[in-house]
Amino acid sequence: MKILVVYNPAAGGGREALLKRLVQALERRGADVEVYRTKAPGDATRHLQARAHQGDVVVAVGGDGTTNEVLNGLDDGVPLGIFGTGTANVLARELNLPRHPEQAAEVMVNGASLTVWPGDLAGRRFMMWTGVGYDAWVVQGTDLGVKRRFGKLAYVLAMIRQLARYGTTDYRLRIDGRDYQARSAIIANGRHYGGRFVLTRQADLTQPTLQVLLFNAPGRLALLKCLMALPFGAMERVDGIVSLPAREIEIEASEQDEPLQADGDPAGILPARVTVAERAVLVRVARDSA
Ligand SMILES: Nc1ncnc2c1ncn2[C@@H]1O[C@H](COP(=O)(O)OP(=O)(O)OP(=O)(O)O)[C@@H](O)[C@H]1O
Repeated sequence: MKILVVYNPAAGGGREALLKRLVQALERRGADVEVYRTKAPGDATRHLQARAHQGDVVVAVGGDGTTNEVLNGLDDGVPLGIFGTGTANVLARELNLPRHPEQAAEVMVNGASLTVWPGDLAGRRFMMWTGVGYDAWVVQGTDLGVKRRFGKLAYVLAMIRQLARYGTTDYRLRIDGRDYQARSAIIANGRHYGGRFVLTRQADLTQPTLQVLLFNAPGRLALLKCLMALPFGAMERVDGIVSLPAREIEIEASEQDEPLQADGDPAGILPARVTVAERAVLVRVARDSA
C-alpha cells in the first residue's frame, strides 16, 4: 500500500516527533510511505494537483486548514487520512479519529472508508464550515504568532476583539430560493466548532446537505449569550438564532470587502455561492465508527 503523507510543519507549531512516530507505525504495517512537507499556504493543494499519482491513501498531517488544502488537491476516489496535529483539529474530533500515532496508522491502513459530502464555496471544497460576519472576522483577526505560541488562546483573544464589530454589516442570504437577512452566519457541514463544542446537531458529514445558522441577535450582549451557549451545545436554542438545512446559499453583504472563512482559514470575500460539492470523498475512519 502506497501512502502519501502531506505534513504541514507550521500547523500546531510543528509536530515533528508525532510525524515520525506516525510514519514508523505506517511502515510497521507494511505501507510504503512518502512524506511531503508543505512549504507555504496553498502548497499542499498545488503539490497534489501536480502529481501524476497520489498512491492508495493521502494522509493530511496538520490542522483543519491542512486537511482543507489536501482535500482540494485530492484525486477522485483516493481516500483521505487525517492525523490532527494542528491547533483545534475539529474534523478529527468530529470523526472520532485517534490521536495516538499507532492507532491512527491502524485506521489509515486497516480502517474503513466513510463517504463524506464536502461543501463547495465558489469552486473550493470545505469539510466543516464556511462563515461570514463575526465568524469570519475572528478567523481574519487571529494573530498567527500568538496561535503558534499559545494555541487556542489566540482564537479567544480574537473573539473578544471582534465583538465590537458585530452588527456593523448586514448580510443577505438566498437559501434554496428564499431570502433571509442576518448579522452573521455560519454554514456548517459538520456538527462541531471551535474544538470539542457542538454547534448544531442537525449537520451530518455523510449527507449531501448543509446546515445554516443565521445570527440575528440584536447586539453584542446578545451575541455573547449565543457564544456562552456554545460549550453547552445549546446555541441553536438561543433567541435570535435560526437554524435551517440547505443545499444552495448565495450571500451578499451591505459593506465592501467582507471576508469569508472556510475550515478556519480566510477564504476570499463576498459575494459568494455555497453548495454541496458535486462529488463525495472517502475518509479513513475506524471500522467501528464507519
Ligand atoms: N510551510 C508552511 N509555512 C507556513 N504556513 C503553512 C505552511 N504549510 C501550510 N501552511 C498554512 O498553515 C495554515 C494553518 O494550518 P492548519 O489550519 O492546518 O493548522 P492550525 O491552524 O494550527 O490548526 P487548526 O486549523 O486545526 O486550528 C494553513 O492555512 C496553511 O495554508
